[in-house]
Amino acid sequence: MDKLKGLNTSLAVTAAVCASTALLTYIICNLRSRDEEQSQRSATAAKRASERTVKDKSQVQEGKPKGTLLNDLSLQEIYLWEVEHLGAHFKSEFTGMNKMKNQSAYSEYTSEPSSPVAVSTGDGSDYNKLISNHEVIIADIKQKPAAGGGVNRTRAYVRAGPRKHLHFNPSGVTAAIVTCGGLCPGLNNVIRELTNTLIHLYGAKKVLGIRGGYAGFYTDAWQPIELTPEIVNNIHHEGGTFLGSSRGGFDIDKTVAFLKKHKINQLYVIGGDGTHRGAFRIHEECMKLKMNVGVCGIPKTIDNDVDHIDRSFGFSSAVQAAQSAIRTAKTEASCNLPNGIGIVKLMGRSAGFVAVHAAMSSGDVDLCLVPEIPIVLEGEKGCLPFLQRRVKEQGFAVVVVAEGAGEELLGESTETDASGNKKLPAIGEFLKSKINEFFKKNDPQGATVKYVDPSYIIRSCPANAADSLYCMQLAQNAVHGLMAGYTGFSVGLCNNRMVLLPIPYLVETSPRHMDAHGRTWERVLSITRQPNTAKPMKPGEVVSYAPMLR
Ligand SMILES: Nc1ncnc2c1ncn2[C@@H]1O[C@H](COP(=O)(O)OP(=O)(O)O)[C@@H](O)[C@H]1O
Ligand SMILES: O=P(O)(O)OC[C@H]1O[C@](O)(COP(=O)(O)O)[C@@H](O)[C@@H]1O
Repeated sequence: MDKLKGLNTSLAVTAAVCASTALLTYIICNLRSRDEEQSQRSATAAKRASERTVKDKSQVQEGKPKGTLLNDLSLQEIYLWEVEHLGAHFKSEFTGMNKMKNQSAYSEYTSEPSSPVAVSTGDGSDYNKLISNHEVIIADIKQKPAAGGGVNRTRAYVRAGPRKHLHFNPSGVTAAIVTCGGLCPGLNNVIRELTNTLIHLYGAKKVLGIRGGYAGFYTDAWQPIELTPEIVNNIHHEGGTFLGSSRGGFDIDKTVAFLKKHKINQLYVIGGDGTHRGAFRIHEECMKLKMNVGVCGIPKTIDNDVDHIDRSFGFSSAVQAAQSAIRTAKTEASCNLPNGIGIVKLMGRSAGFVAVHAAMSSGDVDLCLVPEIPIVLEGEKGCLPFLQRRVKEQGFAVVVVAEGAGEELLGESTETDASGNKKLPAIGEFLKSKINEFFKKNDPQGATVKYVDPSYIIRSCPANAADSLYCMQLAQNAVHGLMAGYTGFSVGLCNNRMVLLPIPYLVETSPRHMDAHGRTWERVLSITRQPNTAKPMKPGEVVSYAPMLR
């Protein structure tokens, strides 16, 4: 019996040893095959990489870029948004070379072929890069193969920057600068950089600042100010406009008479779409009267609703300034019991870009309401029951509402301001009372609603670093454009490059709106998780994207 037991034990031991050996063998084999597979994969990857390097090298040698040629994608038609040039009507006043006056130590704007300090362009200029009149920036950088054998088309913009040849003799230039419409962070940066570029870089004769917007051309009490680099030296640290601005007021005859009287040959107009419409009328009138005057617009509005450009200056500062208002609302909402709700009203007459960008960047907003998306108060998609749910979850809620939202509830106003812009009903107060009513009806504790209206605080702040940089680029390129003889144009950033845009095209689709079916709104929904109350797309409607965030 004992023997049998011993045999059983040794059999069990042998079986266990066999099993572990088999397992070990299996593991080793598996590891080996995994190693082999891995080294095979590495070899294939290395082979592919080396083939790619060889291919890239040979393409580069042939003067082509690296990468794979897409045979199914090509850009067949490019349509240039041409900018008018004074050279088509008037003889150029200057035969010399465009030099940076503040760098040309030995010869300033003479017709000598080269300056002793010129280094980089090799053609007598002090600029590292002069932009040729044929350089363009492609507008539609997003491309896919055209369906059904069609062609891919895009528009293109004239690239901004210093030109080799100037239309105006800089020392004969008397320029005027005017700021129109609502305030916007960065106005002073633009005024300052226009003045400095005109005087330091080009050596212009005189720069006049027109006070109080378009009305300053004919209001005796607001005499123009002569701008010098000393006078404008510190203005960029302040919000608002050194020159003053106004709504309403535009008189073409008196404006042109002013230009004639002061022998102004370059006019810089800083303003939104309304201001640009006025600027183009001045340009047309000057052409009609055969006046050799260049007119340039510089797009301004915190609303960011000027079409085609990546963004308008002041928008980024406004979005940044809105953050502290949103944080204030969150603190008030979270600390005031019961059921704290903070509402922040932000500017945005017909476009909700400030509100959506402030909401997205803050990350603290539970409900964002903008003019482009109808407000639904109650029911399945209602914002009031949604707020109640959010308050139940986290104890409080933060709402951001653009001033132009809710027209469908409050009715369209028939009143207008001096510029003809619609006056807006009080959406902030309306929301506050609707929230209070709803909570009183549906929650025994009611709600504690705090309303924050930081509108003018946001609009009157100084420009942040990003906007200051942008204003500098806009002003310099505006001067380069007018000095070269372009006219009736506006400057802006398109696909992160500075371009010149013909004003009629720019204003044709301005003010622009956020696409209710685009990705910006989709991002807001993903962050707030609020119900989507956008009207459904009509059959055949195509989604377009808000240029700011694609
Ligand atoms: N179509 C137009 N033609 C000429 N001037 C205009 C036009 N629209 C607006 N303006 C003038 O432009 C200035 C600014 O207009 P406004 O609408 O207040 O601001 P924004 O230019 O920012 O849209 C005002 O002096 C206004 O009278
Ligand atoms: O009270 P004001 O000065 O008329 O300005 C209010 C409006 O100004 C804006 O900031 C836009 O101004 P602009 O169109 O002049 O750029 C809107 O958002 C707002 O409705």
